[in-house]
Amino acid sequence: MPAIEFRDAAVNYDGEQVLAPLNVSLTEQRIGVIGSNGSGKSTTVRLINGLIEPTSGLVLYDGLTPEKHGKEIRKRVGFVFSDAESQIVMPRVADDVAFSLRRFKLPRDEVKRRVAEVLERFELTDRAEHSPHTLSGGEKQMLALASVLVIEPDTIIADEPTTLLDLRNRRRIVRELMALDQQLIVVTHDLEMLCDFDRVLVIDDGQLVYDGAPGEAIAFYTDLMDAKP
Ligand SMILES: Nc1ncnc2c1ncn2[C@@H]1O[C@H](COP(=O)(O)OP(=O)(O)OP(=O)(O)O)[C@@H](O)[C@H]1O
Repeated sequence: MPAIEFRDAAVNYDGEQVLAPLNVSLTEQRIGVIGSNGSGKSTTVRLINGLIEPTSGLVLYDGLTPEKHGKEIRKRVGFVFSDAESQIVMPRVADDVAFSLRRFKLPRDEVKRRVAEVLERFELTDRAEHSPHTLSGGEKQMLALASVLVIEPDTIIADEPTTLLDLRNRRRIVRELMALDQQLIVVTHDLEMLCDFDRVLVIDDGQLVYDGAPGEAIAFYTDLMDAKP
């Protein structure tokens, strides 16, 4: 698995610390990030592919920094947001998926093959010519995942991928995520999803307060929340 290293990586906004210097090395396949609203989870994972730059310290993806090797990292790290609607860029489903591949400069046949394959996998083939905006919420999230997986990334980061989904679609997304061979980093409030993960980080008020197996991490987080007024 790729090695993601935070070396004293901290984030401040307007002088206010949102992420305290974080030192952690992530090499496991499935890593969860949990914590209350506004605790700094999204900030933490966005540092990995350079969506946010650290105010101080470093974040390395397999030895590469987003500042110097942003292009390469973004080819290897796919990012799925909870609001799939916001990831739609093209007027047709197939073109939306193909759009992710534009930076790879692949032959047209290869693009067609990869797009068809991923649409089939996510049962979107019969929607290929439709506008992405006409898809259901569950289908939109599948499209978002398809658009990320088509680049064949080594790491997939998903920020609250199940938040807007009903039970059936939530299960579908969880099943798809758990079936991935790649490294997976998930920010979530859906604690149940994490039971088979390798490692879970608990972030509270911009600090890493627990780092361990899912059972213990969830128990720590639950106790922490119970202890708050
Ligand atoms: N661009 C920004 N400018 C100023 N403050 C910001 C910015 N982005 C995030 N913050 C603040 O940083 C803190 C951490 O935000 P972050 O999105 O990382 O939290 P989170 O744990 O992912 O929350 P949630 O579970 O609600 O998504 C919050 O207080 C947020 O308001």
